[in-house]
Amino acid sequence: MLEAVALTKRYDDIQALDGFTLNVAAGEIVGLVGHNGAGKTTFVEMVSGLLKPDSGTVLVDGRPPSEARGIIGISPQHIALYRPLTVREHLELYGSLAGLRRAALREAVEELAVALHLTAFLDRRAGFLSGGQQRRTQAGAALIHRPSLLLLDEPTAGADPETRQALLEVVRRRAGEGAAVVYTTHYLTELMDLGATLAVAAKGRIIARGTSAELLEGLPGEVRVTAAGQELHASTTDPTASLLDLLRTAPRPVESVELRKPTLDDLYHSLAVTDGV
Ligand SMILES: Nc1ncnc2c1ncn2[C@@H]1O[C@H](COP(=O)(O)OP(=O)(O)OP(=O)(O)O)[C@@H](O)[C@H]1O
Repeated sequence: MLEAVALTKRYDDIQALDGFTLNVAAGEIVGLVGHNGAGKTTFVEMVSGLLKPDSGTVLVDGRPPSEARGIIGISPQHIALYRPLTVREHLELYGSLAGLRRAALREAVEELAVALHLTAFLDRRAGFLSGGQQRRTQAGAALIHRPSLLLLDEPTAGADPETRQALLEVVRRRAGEGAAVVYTTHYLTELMDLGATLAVAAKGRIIARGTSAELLEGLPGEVRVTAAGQELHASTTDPTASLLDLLRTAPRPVESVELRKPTLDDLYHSLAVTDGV
């Protein structure tokens, strides 16, 4: 559904994208992760047709983004709502821009309002919504026309658990119905909840692609033992052996034991080291 090959983009002395290649199949959720400034938003804007690459190609369902607008839904990183318009008016506006009319539009608004827990706020102006309600409205505007390609750029930034769960549930359902999803986030747990595959961006390109299990496999976790007021810890790929080692040498009494599995931070760190960041 999405084929992006060797994209480059330069802003004066900053190489924002530097050979960025990423394909996403129909029904697949790709979690696009990476440090601040890695090029994620630049990529998302390019796929949505807001930004032209210096070189490289983007095809959405075989067409350039400018010819595929009707099948793309985008929820930008920064909230972009019209303060005087109500939630309903936003959903109707984006739905009608995408060609939905009368009964189909009404049904789509009602269905999304329920899914995104917005029913009680449908007639409230965007300027009077809380941050989480604004996030859900913005996601609703991206989803209203059932796009085949969903671009969600940090859709849960600053969102409470209820907003997060509602959004994740809708995204999962849409992918189940065949939508290709690019989901940018700094929260690995959301991507695990979504069953997403990961694409790790650094310095304007994708440097690793796979399931979180594949990418985290072999990375060291951490074992921590607190004993007689002292803290001992070891970085390890074999937590059981390291724990036994620490317990053998630890003073008594042992007060607590903690095992930490490798996280997205460890992954960033290992990839950054490999990549020379
Ligand atoms: N309009 C612009 N003018 C100049 N530089 C820009 C512009 N937009 C982005 N950049 C630069 O391009 C690089 C990539 O930025 P981008 O916003 O794509 O990163 P990101 O991975 O989305 O980061 P974050 O996680 O912080 O959202 C950064 O160094 C950024 O400063």
